[in-house]
Parts: sequence; structure tokens; C-alpha cells
Amino acid sequence: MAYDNILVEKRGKVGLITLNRPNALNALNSVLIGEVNEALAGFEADDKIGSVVLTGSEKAFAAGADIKEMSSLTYMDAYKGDFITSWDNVSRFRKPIIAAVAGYALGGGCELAMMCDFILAGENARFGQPEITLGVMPGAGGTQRLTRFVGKSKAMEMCLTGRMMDAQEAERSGLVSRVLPVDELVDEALKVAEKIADFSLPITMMTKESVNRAYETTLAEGVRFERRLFHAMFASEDQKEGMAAFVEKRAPQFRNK
Ligand SMILES: CCCCCCC[C@H](O)CC(=O)SCCNC(=O)CCNC(=O)[C@H](O)C(C)(C)COP(=O)([O-])OP(=O)([O-])OC[C@H]1O[C@@H](n2cnc3c(N)ncnc32)[C@H](O)[C@@H]1OP(=O)([O-])[O-]
Repeated sequence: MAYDNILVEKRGKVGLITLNRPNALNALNSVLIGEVNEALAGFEADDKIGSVVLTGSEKAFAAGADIKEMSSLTYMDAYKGDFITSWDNVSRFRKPIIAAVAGYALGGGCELAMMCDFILAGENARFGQPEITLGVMPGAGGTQRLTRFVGKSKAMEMCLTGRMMDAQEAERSGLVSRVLPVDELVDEALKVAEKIADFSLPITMMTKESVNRAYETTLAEGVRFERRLFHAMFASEDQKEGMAAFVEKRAPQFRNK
């Protein structure tokens, strides 16, 4: 399938989506997001894919929603057309998905990265929610997800001033899991994704679901949810295989069952 704004590849069990609008620093418009959604639907349906990496260029992961596309939008267009609601499909993708972020991840770009399961950052990454400088506020989860990642004080400062965070500050604040040299970023993200894809897919999916539940519920409810999934795993063939392989001192052969 050929796309105009993204590149889509399969690297073994890993799906790789590269945002590719270099002339606009990968600004997110409705066509690009439609393509990302289509590629994700393909990877979700593909039994051979166990995880996905979403990346951009070395200069920009994405510099936000396309300001030129948005600038003349009216309230009625936005409300009736439910503007950007279908843009956060990434947050509903059920397989593990890693954001590999180099360069700018601003506005919707930062929000898109935060919809992934975790973020690996290049040393030159810059994260920010500069919407305030355009006379709006974040609209795809920035005020909510950033606050959960970095806490109220930093999130409030970033959303109210538009200040950018560099990769080191983002790692210190818990926004990204690791910082890597830019030229190693995508290869390392693919290696991490491959490691995940080698585990049992239903088990990585349930693990992701359970970690995400921590953001949506109380501790007691979250622990109960985790316990139900943990019990359910004993109905899987992969649990039997994983534990038998440990006892027999051999590598497990997971069959996603
Ligand atoms: C997943 C769901 C996402 C939904 C998100 C919706 C809600 C969201 O919260 C709202 C936003 O994101 S609001 C957005 C929040 N984001 C912002 O406010 C960031 C806006 N961008 C900037 O501030 C600067 O471009 C940078 C500082 C990133 C780089 O500066 P530099 O290195 O001097 O580079 P340069 O020369 O400036 O740019 C090169 C070319 O790219 C073009 N282009 C770039 N970004 C664009 C955009 N978003 N749009 C369109 N075009 C954009 C730029 O016009 C130029 O094209 P030209 O044809 O040659 O003129």
C-alpha cells in the first residue's frame, strides 16, 4: 500500500511507520492521520506483527497539527465534524507501540508521542505544547497526558508558556524512558520492539492494557483488574510454554495462544 505522507514497512515481526512530510516538519493534517490510522489497522489485523514503532525524521517527529489546515476552521466545522476525535486512534491501538522521537515533538506531535506506550528520545528531541502561542490550548490530550507524565507544575508551565523541554529534562521528568544518540534511535527502537514482539502477543497486549488502567482508575480497582488478567493468563498455552521452558532450561516458543 503506497501512502503520500508516511512510509510503512515490516521489519520481521515489527511494523514501522515513519511520518514523512519533510517540507512541513511532519505537521499532522487529516490526510496524514488517515494514513496512520489505515497503517495501524493493517498492523492490528496482521497476526505476524507483534509491535509497532512510530517515528519521524531526525529534524522533527511532528511539529504539531497543521496550522495552515486548521487556521480557517470555524466552531461549527470543528464541532459538527468532531475535529481530531479520530486522530487519537493511536491511543486505542491494542498491540505495543513505541514512539521514537528525534527533533521537534510539539503540540499534536507531543500528544501523538504520548499516545504511544512509551517514548524513546533522540538527544536532539524537543517536547512542547506551544498551542498557547497560537491562541488555543492543546486539543489531543496534552493537558491530560502531559500532566500525568510530568506532574502538574511542569505540565502547567509548559502549557501556559509554550516552553520546550529538551530530551534530558524529558527523561528526568518521566516523559521518555531513555535518551539515545540520534543516529541509533530508530535501530534501538526496532530492537526493543522486536524483543517485545518475540514474547506472547496476547500477554504483551494484556500487560499494556493493565499498565494503561493505572491511569484511569483507583489503585484498588487497578490491582483487581491486574489480578483478573493475571488469573486469565493461566488459561493460555503460552504461560504453560514459558514456565516449562524455564524449568527445562531452554528458550520458550510462544505461539500467541
Ligand atoms: C494525533 C493528534 C494530533 C491532533 C492535534 C490537534 C491539537 C493540537 O494540540 C494543536 C496543535 O498541534 S497546534 C500546532 C502546535 N505546533 C506549533 O505551534 C509549532 C509550529 N512550528 C514552529 O514553531 C517551527 O516550525 C519550529 C520551531 C518547529 C521549527 O522552526 P524552523 O526550523 O525555523 O522551521 P520553519 O521554517 O518554521 O518550518 C519549516 C516549514 O514547516 C512548516 N511548519 C512547521 N510547523 C508547522 C505546523 N504545525 N503546521 C503547518 N506547517 C508547519 C513551516 O510553515 C515551514 O513551511 P514553509 O512552507 O517553508 O513556510
